[in-house]
Amino acid sequence: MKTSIATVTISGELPEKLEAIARAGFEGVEIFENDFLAFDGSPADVGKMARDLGLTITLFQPFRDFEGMPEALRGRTFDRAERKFDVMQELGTDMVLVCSNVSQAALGGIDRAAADFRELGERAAKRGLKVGYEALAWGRYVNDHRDAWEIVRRADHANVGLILDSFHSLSRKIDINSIRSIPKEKIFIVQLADAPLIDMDLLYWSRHFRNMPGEGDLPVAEFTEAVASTGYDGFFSLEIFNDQFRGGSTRKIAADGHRSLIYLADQVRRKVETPIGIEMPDRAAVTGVGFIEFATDEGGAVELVDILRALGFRKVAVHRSKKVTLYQQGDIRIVINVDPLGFANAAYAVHGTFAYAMALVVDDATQAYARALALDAEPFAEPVAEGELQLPGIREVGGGLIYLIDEKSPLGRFSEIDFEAVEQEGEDEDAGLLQVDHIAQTVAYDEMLTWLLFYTSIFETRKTPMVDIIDPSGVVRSQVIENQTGTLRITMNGAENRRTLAGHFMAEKFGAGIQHLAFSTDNIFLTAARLRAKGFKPLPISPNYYGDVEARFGLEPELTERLKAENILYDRDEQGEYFQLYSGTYGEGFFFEVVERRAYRGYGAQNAIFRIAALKKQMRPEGVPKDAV
Ligand SMILES: O=C(O)c1ccc(O)c(O)c1
Ligand SMILES: [Mg+2]
Repeated sequence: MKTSIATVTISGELPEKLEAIARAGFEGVEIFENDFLAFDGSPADVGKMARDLGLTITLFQPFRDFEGMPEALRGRTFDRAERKFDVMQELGTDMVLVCSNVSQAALGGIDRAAADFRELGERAAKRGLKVGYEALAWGRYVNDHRDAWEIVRRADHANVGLILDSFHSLSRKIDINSIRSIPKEKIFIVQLADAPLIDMDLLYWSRHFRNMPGEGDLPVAEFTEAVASTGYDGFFSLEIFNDQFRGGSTRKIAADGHRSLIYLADQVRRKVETPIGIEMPDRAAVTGVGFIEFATDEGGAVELVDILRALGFRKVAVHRSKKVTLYQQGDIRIVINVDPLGFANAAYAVHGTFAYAMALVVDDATQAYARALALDAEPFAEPVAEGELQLPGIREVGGGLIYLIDEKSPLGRFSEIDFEAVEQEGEDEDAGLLQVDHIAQTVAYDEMLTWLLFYTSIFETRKTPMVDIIDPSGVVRSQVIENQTGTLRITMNGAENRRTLAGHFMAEKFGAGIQHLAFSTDNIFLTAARLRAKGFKPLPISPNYYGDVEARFGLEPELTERLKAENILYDRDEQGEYFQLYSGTYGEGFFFEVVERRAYRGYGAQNAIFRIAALKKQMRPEGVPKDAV
């Protein structure tokens, strides 16, 4: 797939935008007129800048309100076009995007529009230029690519072609199969954008809420497949108008755009004959969480180990060459890294005690790693001692690490190969914790789409709809990324303001990261009793909560009493029941959760407001817990 992106998609000034676009790996760029007008250099300067970065200027846009103007205005419209042609020639691009007329003055009429385009095509041809016509979803007469195509067909000029834009076609639910019969040489360029399904005015939706393919809810892959079925092999160009992207990190948004196109091409590649996209392994199937690793120092480790022991974990092994210890319970492995050398220590120096890495168990680690790299993930590796394993690793969006391990290679035996088992210190019962149920990551609200694209493009996962969670100091947006089998569940909480629990965590930790870990049990009451015996202090839940829960779900009073006695939260969905028990906060707001699912599929979003209120009550203004676990 030949990749391009419109300058309007990202923030910054033109030189910064072009640099980020080239760095992200795009081959082409659409120059948006406003970006050029706001820039002090000449069109030739812009052209040179782009070429020096190895970028082709795929087109110049937009040229508005052209076709079907009444006679009195028609001449001036062509004069305007000639002026644009001058700029284009200086820029060094051969295509202009003409979007369908929205002017009150415009006359309808398909033959008149075709005649205008034929003349424009003649003028363009004299200068070696081309004209592409795009139907805006809110065009006055032309708002459907099928009508735009008919006009282009009747204009019947080699220098006049069609521009398709997935947003305009998909937002109006136009049958995309209509694209399949358009001759490929008449499709001059294809613009791509996705968007979340929101019921609102088309123009407002388009100008503020578009996002990268795969980040929204529109069938962009089906659209692209229809385009590819024509044999089209030109540029696919992202054109995303999004308020968040306009204010976001220039480089990160450009990188997301490139990743989104690679992922899209990979989805389409499998369904069409024309080669599109690069060969890469399938999305990686995750079968479990191999371990979660904390970076800390000796002092921090003492506190962390106290909590782990109160949760029923045991020290099972020590690393052969590093100051790293492995704790385990059931199938849950927690690694504590206090090694003074290496990435963990650097992460600790910035973030404090921090769950900075995790290992995901995949079907095939080599393939998963290859896919991640094909999708622009940044590889991570540190030197290892002889005989020890080099776990394939990638950096995640916040800078933390994801290791990829599997059962089919020695990687799955990391805890024997890299670690030495320790003598068990007595026969203490564990607390019945079985598995990592979910990993809750706190991220900046405006980076949620970046995380979403990262996980869903590399791993076989899906997203669930975003929900709003009310914090006493603001709103936190929550979205789940999970797989079908429930062996990978990540909840992402996006904080907009630093006074929320999530926002405080982000601010104090200097960035995104894992804020809580939820472990599963198959008997929450037994686990609660064992935890109590180990000195674990649950997060106290307001007694008022239990009256409401009893009434809402029609619970037996005895059950309500048991829940209340153990500070267990309750929820129910169509499938089943959910029980949640929380620890207090640790450090800047990190905590643990224990859950029992009885066929329940959700995450207790209804309870989050009470849990957040209770956690915040525990934290002193400066964020230190009053009562550590
Ligand atoms: O919102 C607009 O006006 C606009 C302009 C040019 C485009 O290519 C487009 O898709 C939308
Ligand atoms: Mg467009």
